[in-house]
Amino acid sequence: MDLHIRQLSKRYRDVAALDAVDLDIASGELVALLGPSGSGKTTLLRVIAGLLHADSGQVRFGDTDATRLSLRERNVGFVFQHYALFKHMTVAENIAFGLRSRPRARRPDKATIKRRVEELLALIQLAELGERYPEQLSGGQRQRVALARALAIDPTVLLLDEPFGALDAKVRIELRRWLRRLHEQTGQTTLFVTHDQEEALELADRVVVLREGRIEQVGTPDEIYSAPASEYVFDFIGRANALEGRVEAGQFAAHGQAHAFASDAPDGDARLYVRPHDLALVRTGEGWSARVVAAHRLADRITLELDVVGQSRPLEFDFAATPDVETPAVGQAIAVAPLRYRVYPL
Ligand SMILES: Nc1ncnc2c1ncn2[C@@H]1O[C@H](COP(=O)(O)OP(=O)(O)OP(=O)(O)O)[C@@H](O)[C@H]1O
Repeated sequence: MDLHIRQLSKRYRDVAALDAVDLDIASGELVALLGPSGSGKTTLLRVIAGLLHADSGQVRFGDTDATRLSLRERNVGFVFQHYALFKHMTVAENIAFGLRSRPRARRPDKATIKRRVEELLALIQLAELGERYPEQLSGGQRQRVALARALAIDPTVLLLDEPFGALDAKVRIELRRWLRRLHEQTGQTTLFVTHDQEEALELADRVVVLREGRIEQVGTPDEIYSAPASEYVFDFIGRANALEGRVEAGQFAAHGQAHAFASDAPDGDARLYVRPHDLALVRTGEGWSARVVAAHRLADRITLELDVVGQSRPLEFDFAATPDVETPAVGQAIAVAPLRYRVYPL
């Protein structure tokens, strides 16, 4: 079902956890809410779930105003990082829980529930494990069961709050790919909270970047990554270097550097943002003069830390270590130029 959020605000004493948030999610979309700790992700998810009431604003599911509906009436499915399964119930009983605990008039009969549980066990690829207890499962398997339990009730929307946050890095990556495939099978409208930009970019159809209770940018992963709307988003999405300088007549010149680069930012003080892998070695005079202060070679990448003339912060430069490339020596003077970059006025 489609989801519409209008002017949602929520304050905790002096903190605006949500500040007039507007967001529309189409039916079947998988949307990631991305932001640092304290940006309001969990608050937004809880307000949508009906676990928390906003001070003002509206939540709509399709044409239904859900703002005053209870959690149960909203019929949402959710999975939290530590949303423990019921320990004393088997996997199958856990999945059946939401259906079994419905009021009699809306409760499916036993055979229907059994069929639904079997379908869901197959969907989460744990068909053989229905009779196990949660403690007999790995962390990743438990979160898959939690997801099946959330899906059992055919929720209006599926709300996931860092569902893989407590798992180790390798399992997390496996599970997010699995979740993407599962989403393609179920077509369930899903809102996914994460503070991990890689997870958001890999998994989501669209990414919502939050900052201090406000939406900083909404876009496809590609738009967010290649056309960040602000310094904040650039900095938050992937590694970033910032160079201080000035724009004059369509040219950005970093402080202390002779060579300038084209920019459509207005004249005045500005910052140029460039990712470490979007830099290239160039001939002296065709880029920024710099000195190598540290060099590391890891697998097939070389990472240099550069001291750039006129800049207070070191620049990180990362490139492929092909056999014909020698790792530059510490102390060596080099010149680098940005291949892809963005300039933001100060
Ligand atoms: N019960 C509460 N009482 C007071 N302040 C709260 C409460 N819950 C959240 N906040 C504040 O509201 C803001 C948003 O919190 P929220 O938990 O939504 O952020 P988040 O982006 O989900 O962070 P995290 O990634 O750490 O979970 C924060 O400044 C937080 O300190």
